[in-house]
Amino acid sequence: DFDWTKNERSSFYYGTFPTGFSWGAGTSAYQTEGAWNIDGKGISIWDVFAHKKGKIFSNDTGDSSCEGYYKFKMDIVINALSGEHINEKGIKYYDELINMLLENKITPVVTLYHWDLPQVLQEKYGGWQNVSMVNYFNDFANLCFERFGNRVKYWITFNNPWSIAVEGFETGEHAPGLKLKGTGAYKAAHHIIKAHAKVWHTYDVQWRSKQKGLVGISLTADWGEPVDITNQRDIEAAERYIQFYLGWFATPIFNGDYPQVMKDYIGRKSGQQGLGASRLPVFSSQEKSYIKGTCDFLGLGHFTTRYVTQKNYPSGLGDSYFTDRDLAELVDPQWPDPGSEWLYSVPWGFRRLLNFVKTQYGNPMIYVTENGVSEKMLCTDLCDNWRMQYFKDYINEMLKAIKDGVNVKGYTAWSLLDNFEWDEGFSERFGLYYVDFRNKNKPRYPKASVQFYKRIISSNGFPNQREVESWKRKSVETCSSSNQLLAADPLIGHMEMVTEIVVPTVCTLCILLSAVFLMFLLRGRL
Ligand SMILES: CCCCCCCCCCCCC/C=C/[C@@H](O)[C@H](CO[C@@H]1O[C@H](CO)[C@@H](O)[C@H](O)[C@H]1O)NC(=O)CCCCCCCCCCCCCCCCC
Repeated sequence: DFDWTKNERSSFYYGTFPTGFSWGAGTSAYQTEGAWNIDGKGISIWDVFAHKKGKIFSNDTGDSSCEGYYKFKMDIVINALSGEHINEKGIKYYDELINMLLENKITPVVTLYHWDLPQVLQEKYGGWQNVSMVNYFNDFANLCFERFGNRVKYWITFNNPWSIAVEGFETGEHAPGLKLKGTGAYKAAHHIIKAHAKVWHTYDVQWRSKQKGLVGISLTADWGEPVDITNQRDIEAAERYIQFYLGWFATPIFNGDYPQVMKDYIGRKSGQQGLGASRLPVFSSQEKSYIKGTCDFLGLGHFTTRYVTQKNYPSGLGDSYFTDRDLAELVDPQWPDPGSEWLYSVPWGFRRLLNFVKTQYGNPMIYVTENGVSEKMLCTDLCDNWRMQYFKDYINEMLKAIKDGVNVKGYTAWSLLDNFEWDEGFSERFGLYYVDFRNKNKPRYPKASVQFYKRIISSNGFPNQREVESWKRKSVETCSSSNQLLAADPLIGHMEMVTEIVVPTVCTLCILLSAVFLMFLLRGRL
C-alpha cells in the first residue's frame, strides 16, 4: 500500500541530499568501447548477434560504437567536469581506465557482466542455460578482484539480469537471440543467481579482509501500479508484476528463495500443461542458505512505470514468462514518451519502487545504477528539455524516498554518452553527451542536461525554488553554442575528407606525373 505517496505526486520537494551522497554517470563495455576485434579481444555473443542481418535496427553494430577503447581518457576528462587465456592488453586498458578515474577523483564502480558473454562459452555450453557458467564467471571475477581489487572497492556482479534472461532467452531480441519460451529465462536466471552468490562468497572469503570492498548486484525494475487501487485483483496483479521483475532476483538474494507468488503461479501452470515439475527451477535448502544475504548493496536500475490489471491467460496458449504472470500492462497516454517505445516518464513510480525495496528486503543500502531517458535518432537538438525535466523529477522523487527512510547512497545517470542501444542500434540516444556517429572520430557534444545535472550535483539536490527554476534557462544558454558546433560537423567531416583523402591522392598523382615527366625528359636526352 503506497497510496500515501500520492499526496506529494505533483508537488516538488526542495531540499538537499545527505552529506557524502554519490553522483555519477554510467557506461557499459559493449555499448561504448568499439574495438571489437582489436588487441586480441575475444568475440562475445553481442558481436555475433549484431553481425547477423536483421537483428538490430538499421543493422548497426557495436564494432566501433563511441570508440571508447581509444577515447576513454577524453571521456574521463568530460566526466570529471561533473577465457582461456588472459588478454594482457585488455587488462592494461582497464588498468589505465581505473587509474585515470582515480586520478580524477572519480570512484570506479565496476560491473563484471553487462551482457557480453564470450561467444565460445555460448557455443560450447549454451551460455547461461548451462550451470557450468557459474564456475567460469567465478574464475573471471576472481581474476578481476586479483588484478583490480586494490583500487576498485565497489563491484557489481550482473547488470539487469532480467534483460539477460527475458530478452536473451524468452523474446530472443537480445543476444544470444534464443526463444526458449517459458523455460529459458527461468533457467538462465537460476544460473545467474547462483553465479552471483558464488562470486560474493569468493570475495568474502578470499579478498574482503585485504581489499575492504563491497559486492552487490544491479537489478532493474519498473514500478507496477494497480489500475484500480480499490480492486483486490488489480492490487495482486501489480504485486505479481513487481515480484516477477525485481523479486525474481532480489527475493532469493535477500530472503533465500524465489517469491512465493512465482512458485505458485508457474507451478500451477506447469501442472495444467501436464508437466511433472514446475518450469521454475528449485533451489536446494543448502543453496538457499548459500544464496541468502549475498548482497553488500543493491544496485537499482529504474526507467519507467506501468499500470497493471488482472488478466487470465489459459494454459492452452503455450508456455511463456509473460503469460505466467496473468496480468496486462497499460500506460497512460498522457505520460511523456520522448524516445524509446517502452519508456514513459512517471517520476512518482520511482519513489514507490524505492519504498517497496525498503519494506521487502530490510532497507538495504541502495545505489541507483541506471536512470535516464532517450530521444530518437534524428533529434540533433542538444537543448534537451525533456531530459532535464526527467532528471529533475526522478531525482526529486528519490530525495522524497530518502526522506521516507529509504537508504539510498548514490545515483548514476544513464548514460554518460549516446551509445549502442542494443537491438535499437544507434537510433535511441540516452547520453548526457551527444556522439556524432557519422563522423569517424565520434566527437562528443554536451547536451544542456550536462549543465543541469552538474548544478544538481554541485548543490547536492534542490536548495530552493528561485535557484532551481533558473537552472533550465542557464543550461539551455550553454547548449546553443554546442548546437552550432554540431551543425558545422558535416563541414568538419568534409574538411577531414579533404585532408585525409583528397590531399594524399593529389600528392600521389603529382609524384607519379613528375616521375613520368622525368622519364620522358631523360628518354629524349638519350
Ligand atoms: C502475452 C503478453 C506478451 C507481452 C509481451 C510484451 C513484451 C514486452 C517486452 C518488454 C520490454 C521492456 C524492455 C525494457 C527494458 C529495460 O528495463 C532495460 C533496462 O536496461 C538498461 O537499459 C538501458 C536503456 O535501455 C540500456 O542502455 C542499458 O544497457 C541497460 O542496462 N532496457 C533494455 O533492455 C534495452 C532494450 C529494450 C528494448 C525493448 C524493446 C521492446 C519494445 C516493446 C515495446 C513495448 C511497448 C510498451 C507499451 C506499453 C504496454 C502497454
